[in-house]
Amino acid sequence: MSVTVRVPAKVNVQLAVGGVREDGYHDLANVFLAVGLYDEVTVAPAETLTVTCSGPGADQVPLDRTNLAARAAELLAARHGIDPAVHIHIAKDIPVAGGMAGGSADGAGALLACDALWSTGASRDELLDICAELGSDVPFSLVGGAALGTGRGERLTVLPVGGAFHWVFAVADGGLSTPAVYREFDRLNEGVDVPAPVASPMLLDALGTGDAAALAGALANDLQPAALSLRPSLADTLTAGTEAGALAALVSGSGPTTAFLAKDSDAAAVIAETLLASGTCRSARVASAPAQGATIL
Ligand SMILES: C[C@](O)(CO)[C@H](O)COP(=O)(O)OP(=O)(O)OC[C@H]1O[C@@H](n2ccc(N)nc2=O)[C@H](O)[C@@H]1O
Ligand SMILES: Nc1ncnc2c1ncn2[C@@H]1O[C@H](COP(=O)(O)OP(=O)(O)OP(=O)(O)O)[C@@H](O)[C@H]1O
Repeated sequence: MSVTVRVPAKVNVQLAVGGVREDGYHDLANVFLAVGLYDEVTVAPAETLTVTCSGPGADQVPLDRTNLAARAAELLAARHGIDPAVHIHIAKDIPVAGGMAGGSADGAGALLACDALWSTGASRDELLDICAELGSDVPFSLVGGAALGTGRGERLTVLPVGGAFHWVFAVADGGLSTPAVYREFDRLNEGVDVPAPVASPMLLDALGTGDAAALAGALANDLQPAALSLRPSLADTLTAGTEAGALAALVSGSGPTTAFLAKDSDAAAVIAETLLASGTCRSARVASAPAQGATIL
């Protein structure tokens, strides 16, 4: 018997970052949108807890107990007095260390899959609590769709989305470390009085009406200057996508993946092709949004 869960990647359509808190995290107004690029997590009973991974970038994914999928299984098992003896296989399609919450997706996926395998009867709130313990982005991977994340991004309010949005994601060579990007944000803002983060009403309205042009005008990522500072070549990718007709271009979360909003699926295909030909990225992926959260297949 095995259980497979499909989990989407995310793009942050607004990432407003406040000052650093006493616990080292930053207060956020984080508007998440789930996009149709997916990892699949399969769990099956085994002698001990083991993890395997296949797909692009699989060699960069840890297979020990630091893997978020393994941690999810252990946390759920500990709460319910279960032996976490499962084999977890991750079929990766979300860029690794790309700012698209790939590890978070695997954590949420393994949690939902183990919950089903073990029939724990855990409530949705308990699963969301475990997600928040695993990482700031993990609750959103479970929920999907669109949501505003406050606190360190883990406290979610579901947002209405009025239509489909077409995106292109340019995958960069090599990853960026999320803590390093937040540290660079702090360095760039040294001596600045960083305002409290607030969600943009215009952006929420654009999501709610499904208006791509309006959304393009409201996209904002406060981590973008930090990601560009650590990886200046990303500016060339942003320019290439904009010249190819994207309505807007931005760094996805902590990067280095860059995201391009297209007016429709045909425009997205042209942007992807042009980006790839530009030589400014390793690959270019088309995906539409919103995508469903973690789902048992
Ligand atoms: C950049 C984003 O992906 C945008 O959604 C997230 O804010 C990062 O979420 P995540 O990868 O789940 O991050 P976590 O595993 O919770 O934290 C990793 C590290 O990122 C930094 N971090 C994360 C979230 C936050 N609100 N403030 C932070 O400063 C901290 O250095 C933390 O030690
Ligand atoms: N299941 C997992 N898949 C990928 N990376 C993982 C996983 N579990 C732990 N990691 C570790 O997390 C690091 C970040 O990988 P991940 O793909 O989650 O980055 P990310 O997409 O930039 O995350 P985020 O957008 O949430 O900041 C990796 O370098 C790896 O060491």
